[in-house]
Amino acid sequence: MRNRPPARRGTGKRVAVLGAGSWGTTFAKILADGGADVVVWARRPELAREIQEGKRNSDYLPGVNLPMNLRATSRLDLALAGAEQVYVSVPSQSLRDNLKLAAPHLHADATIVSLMKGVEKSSGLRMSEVIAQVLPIDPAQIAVVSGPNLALEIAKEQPTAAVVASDSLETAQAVASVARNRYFRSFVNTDVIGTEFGGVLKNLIAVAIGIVDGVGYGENTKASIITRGLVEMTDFAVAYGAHPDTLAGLAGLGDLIATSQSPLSRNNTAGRLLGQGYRLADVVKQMQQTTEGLASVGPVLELARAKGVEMPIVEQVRQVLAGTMDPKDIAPHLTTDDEPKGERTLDDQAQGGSAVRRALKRAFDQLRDGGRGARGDRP
Ligand SMILES: NC(=O)C1=CN([C@@H]2O[C@H](COP(=O)(O)OP(=O)(O)OC[C@H]3O[C@@H](n4cnc5c(N)ncnc54)[C@H](O)[C@@H]3O)[C@@H](O)[C@H]2O)C=CC1
Ligand SMILES: O=C(CO)COP(=O)(O)O
Repeated sequence: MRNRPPARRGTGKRVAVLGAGSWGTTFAKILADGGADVVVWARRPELAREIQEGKRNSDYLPGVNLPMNLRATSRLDLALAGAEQVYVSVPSQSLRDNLKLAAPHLHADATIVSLMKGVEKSSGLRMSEVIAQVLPIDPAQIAVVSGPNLALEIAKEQPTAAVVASDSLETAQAVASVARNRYFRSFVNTDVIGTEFGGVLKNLIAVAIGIVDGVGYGENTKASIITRGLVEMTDFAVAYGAHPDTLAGLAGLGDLIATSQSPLSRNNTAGRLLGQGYRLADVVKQMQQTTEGLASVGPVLELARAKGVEMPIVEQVRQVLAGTMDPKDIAPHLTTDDEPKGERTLDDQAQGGSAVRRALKRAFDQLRDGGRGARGDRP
């Protein structure tokens, strides 16, 4: 008699995915291939029909066959009926309205998982904060997923990894055990702020990389922007309570590398068009899919100002978007710097650097106090 293979932990769990764009559909495939019982909600009935009947999403994932066990509907009530975990992947600016529509159909104990990488323009809130504001649920029922996750590569089953973060390690583990399969590996941590901001901030640096690429600058410029961009991302996120290790992990550096170097990235592509001389309005018209970085620049700079964090690269992206800086003038440092500065944050600290010093002090304080319970990328 043959032994049956051990049952996999995520097998059979009823989950829903809201949003059938490139990431929502790809994540639904990840979950279905991991053994979950998945229903994806598409706003447009014709898209729901194509996924349900043809097992295709030809606009967003051309050439990809979706799993036979993946179901789709344009009815929110049907998608959410009995769902224990609800993964949300709509454009960030539409999250609040979509949550209000979903609220009456959500199970009270359901875990809500944000797959999005933007901030709400009107409030500056992260997606998990919008979820906490709109839905009457315990913070332990909220999780976020982020990492180097270009949808089309994953839809073709090229291996990658991501981080699942929640205030509750148990929730993060429950989500990670469902959101995994042979080509997708989920790590867990409790640093929701760092994990979420990593995804938001790398988009802005990827726009900067696209801009210099479009101008025709080479690898030195791009490497300088990636490296200094990571410092900006870390300073910003730590100022808001993130653990610095998170920004050095998959949700920070990992995603920054993937997004900055891939032509599949919409943020990188939008930047490249700007660098080639297209105006923002024309770029927005050309981008068929969600380009979160363009909407995040304003709110991120406001949040940075509120904490006294310097973000010279993001500020230059704002100026290029506004048409007040020629893309070829973008540089991996502030052109207005009078004094040479230390490169490393520790040097800055020794020299009395302000925002960076405060960011580091906060990080050290967190570490000394045992952290915020944040853990590095760990399976
Ligand atoms: N595409 C990717 O590789 C990845 C995307 N993400 C994030 O996932 C989120 C969604 O992005 P994508 O799926 O790539 O975008 P997308 O542009 O491919 O799809 C967005 C979907 O939302 C629908 N939609 C548009 N407005 C809507 C509204 N008001 N209400 C409901 N649905 C609406 C669109 O019809 C489309 O089906 C973004 O925050 C993005 O940063 C995260 C990781 C990877
Ligand atoms: O978040 C992503 C990869 O991790 C997708 O990046 P874009 O939104 O720039 O396509």
